Amino acid sequence: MGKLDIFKEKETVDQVLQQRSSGYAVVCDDLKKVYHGKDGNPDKFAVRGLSLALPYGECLGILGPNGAGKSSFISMMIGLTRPTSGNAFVRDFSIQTDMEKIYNSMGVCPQDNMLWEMLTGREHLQFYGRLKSLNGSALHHAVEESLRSVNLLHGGAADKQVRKYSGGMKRRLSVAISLIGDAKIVYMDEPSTGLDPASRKSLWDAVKQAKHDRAIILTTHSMEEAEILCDRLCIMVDGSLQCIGTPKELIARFGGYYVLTMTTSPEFEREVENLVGKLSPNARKVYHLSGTQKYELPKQEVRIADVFMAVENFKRRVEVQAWGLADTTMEDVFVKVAKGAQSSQELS
Ligand SMILES: Nc1ncnc2c1ncn2[C@@H]1O[C@H](COP(=O)(O)OP(=O)(O)OP(=O)(O)O)[C@@H](O)[C@H]1O
Repeated sequence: MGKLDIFKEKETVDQVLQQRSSGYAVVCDDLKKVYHGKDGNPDKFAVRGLSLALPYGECLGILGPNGAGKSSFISMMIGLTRPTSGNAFVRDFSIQTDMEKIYNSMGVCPQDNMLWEMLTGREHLQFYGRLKSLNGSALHHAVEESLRSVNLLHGGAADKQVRKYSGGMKRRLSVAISLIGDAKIVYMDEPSTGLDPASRKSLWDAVKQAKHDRAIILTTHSMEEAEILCDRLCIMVDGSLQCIGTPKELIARFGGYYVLTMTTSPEFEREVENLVGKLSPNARKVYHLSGTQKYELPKQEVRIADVFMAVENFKRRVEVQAWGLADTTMEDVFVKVAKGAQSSQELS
């Protein structure tokens, strides 16, 4: 399924690697991670040859079902685990040999907050700011700016011990830590997990503002977050990249269909099937569940106006409790790519 964009990305990587100074923030070259099986268990191929090139100013989103290898990839990039083979270059420094030169320009927001319960938010940022060689007024300014950007200045939140923080406040502090000290490459593992809508929105604003002069790699299970924050997205399944491109490109490539959903009482399911069959001979039923059916209608087969007219006529004969016609969403693309990859793996 549409691996072409992956090959193009590999071509870019090969070209970039031929230059002494790539100008790219991150270049991954066939990066692999295998966890060796213990007690007779087979080896686990968590990342199977990942190649990509990430310029400054770009936020790349990595999507994938649970266990796809997203965290394993990030663990290698931040020096927590070593790649089994392949390499990656961060600002032209190799993660295999020059990790200590990378740490200074790197920020990380891990999946689980790594905070000290007894320190305040401000103390955390001061600590990490100093680690990034900030001091004096530069440190003071960076800490205040960080606290403001993630909304932790209100109501004395910055000076409360972290043990008194809500889950959302801890998450926002973790993101602020990842950005402090002008980190040029920032990794965020599911940054907005567990945040309420208002906190999520303010966190997204902070990330959007931060991405102008840095490269950000973030993993997420939220398609909304992916579309709002990321310039490009890739979908990873079972350790392999399945596709990479802007959200628009991915929707155009994998989403050449409208999604028709209709709810009637279950005895009319057949009638709905006939209606859809007449509208679009190559329509595909995605699911049906006690009277609710969902179909994909290839865009080249249908005109929206015809669908509306046909449904209006249909409603004269059959009671339709609800119906809708929608364009493909990123979520549809994700489900399609992930399912497609999983079933082709099962076949092979
Ligand atoms: N230390 C480890 N030892 C053995 N297997 C591991 C280890 N860490 C991860 N795995 C396995 O590698 C695969 C990829 O895991 P990983 O945590 O990278 O996926 P993920 O995409 O981040 O998942 P999630 O979305 O649930 O966080 C999984 O099958 C996982 O069980």
